[in-house]
Amino acid sequence: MFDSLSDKLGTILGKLRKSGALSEADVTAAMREVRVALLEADVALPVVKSFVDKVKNRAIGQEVLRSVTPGQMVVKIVHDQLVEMLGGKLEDGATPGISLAADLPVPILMVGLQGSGKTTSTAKIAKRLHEKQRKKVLMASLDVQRPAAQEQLKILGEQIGVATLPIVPGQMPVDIAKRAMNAGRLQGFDVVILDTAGRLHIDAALMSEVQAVRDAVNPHETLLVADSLTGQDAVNVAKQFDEQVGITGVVLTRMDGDGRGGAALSMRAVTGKPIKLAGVGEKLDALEDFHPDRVASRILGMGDVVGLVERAAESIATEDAERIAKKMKAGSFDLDDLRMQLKQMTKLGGMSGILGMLPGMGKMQQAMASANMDDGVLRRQIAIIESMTAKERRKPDLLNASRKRRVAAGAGVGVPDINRLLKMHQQMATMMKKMGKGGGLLKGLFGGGGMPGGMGGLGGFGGGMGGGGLPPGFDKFLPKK
Ligand SMILES: Nc1nc2c(ncn2[C@@H]2O[C@H](COP(=O)(O)OP(=O)(O)OP(=O)(O)O)[C@@H](O)[C@H]2O)c(=O)[nH]1
Repeated sequence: MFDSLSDKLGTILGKLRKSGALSEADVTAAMREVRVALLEADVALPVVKSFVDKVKNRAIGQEVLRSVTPGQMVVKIVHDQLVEMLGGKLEDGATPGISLAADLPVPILMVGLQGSGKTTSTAKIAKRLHEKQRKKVLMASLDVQRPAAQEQLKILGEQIGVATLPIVPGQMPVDIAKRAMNAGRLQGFDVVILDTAGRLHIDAALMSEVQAVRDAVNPHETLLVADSLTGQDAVNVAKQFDEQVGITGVVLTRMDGDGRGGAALSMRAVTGKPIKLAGVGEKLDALEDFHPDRVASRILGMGDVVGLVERAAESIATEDAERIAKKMKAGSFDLDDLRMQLKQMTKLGGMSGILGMLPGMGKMQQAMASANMDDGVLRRQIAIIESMTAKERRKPDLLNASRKRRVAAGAGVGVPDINRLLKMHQQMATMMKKMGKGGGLLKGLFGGGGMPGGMGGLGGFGGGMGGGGLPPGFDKFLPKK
């Protein structure tokens, strides 16, 4: 899914990130390339235009120019705009997929062209409602065009243990639909899924048949099933069905084979209707909820910058940040403070967690792995500090040779590890004192106090890492070879 687009965006945004500062011309040039990449992925032209304009407008302006790492901001803006294009962030508590918030039995109408995967998707949805949500589901095929269609659904029903409406030869679609709803009511079903007949093309007969069924059962969800491999055709089909029947959402099938992703990327913007589910294979459990934000992260494939920002915002308490800021100004940054900061780093997923989420940090991660710098190092540093007395943590000078040996034994490390930690602490304390007045890297990194959403801080971190290795002081985390 989205393979080539993902590669191209990776290269384009990778170049942006490398330059220390970004000018308007840099952003414009990059956006020209993004535009080509999206068009090549078969995204509809108006959607591409609007995407590029929105990114440019947001990227060129104070938001980026003031940021420590403009490239990273651009990645975030592109990501957010991709989420928007794919359907927007779900509201808190909202779940993607099908809504069942209606009187029982809830009627769901499946519509679409022949061969789009309608019958398979009907069975996939039924299976999921039955198995995961413990719903009593009845499926009915309204397809009287293709002789084997009703039989096909019956066989699928038997495979997944879901009831199908008994076949009455010669009955017309609207009557089958009414019979299904009656059976649903009388037999206590929670959901009735109606699988309509497909046609090769949209025609008046198809539309009026679907409209008649719609009027007879008043479906809670009308899901258009569309084949993502047909690209913009899938989007046009969705548009027409929406105009003529009114759809509540789209099930996009064959996403497993769609390397370009144009249908998925244009669907929401062109039709205004959400992609609710994605078919990702022929098997009856190959159905996924469509999360715009997850899909956007997958497309960018450069690590979850947004996730990093969100997790940072969650795990770093503002009071701690303010307390640290005060201590920095006073120059009294002790080992307890260091321990707190190390802990915050482990909460963020440790060094490798942070690096893994920062785009372009793969190489740094490899370097650290080869230098034995893993998350365990952070934990060992914490263990060392925790083996000291409270007094020693406040005044590390109290640690004489014999105390160092005991602390080392307590933490399961060697005395050289203790010395390295103390040296690092000393250097950090000195550095913080210098930076204390104006804030700066570490204040931003750990606190984010005063910086919106911690963005400036993390940007600072990314910048430090990207531009010439670890931020000052952090190289001391690395064990000597
Ligand atoms: N790879 C893949 N194949 C799929 C997916 N969804 C459906 N198919 C396959 O597509 C073919 C057609 O699916 P059907 O469900 O029969 O299509 P339909 O829209 O019901 O067709 P009609 O009943 O003729 O209107 C079948 O071979 C399915 O296994 C999917 O998400 N991925």
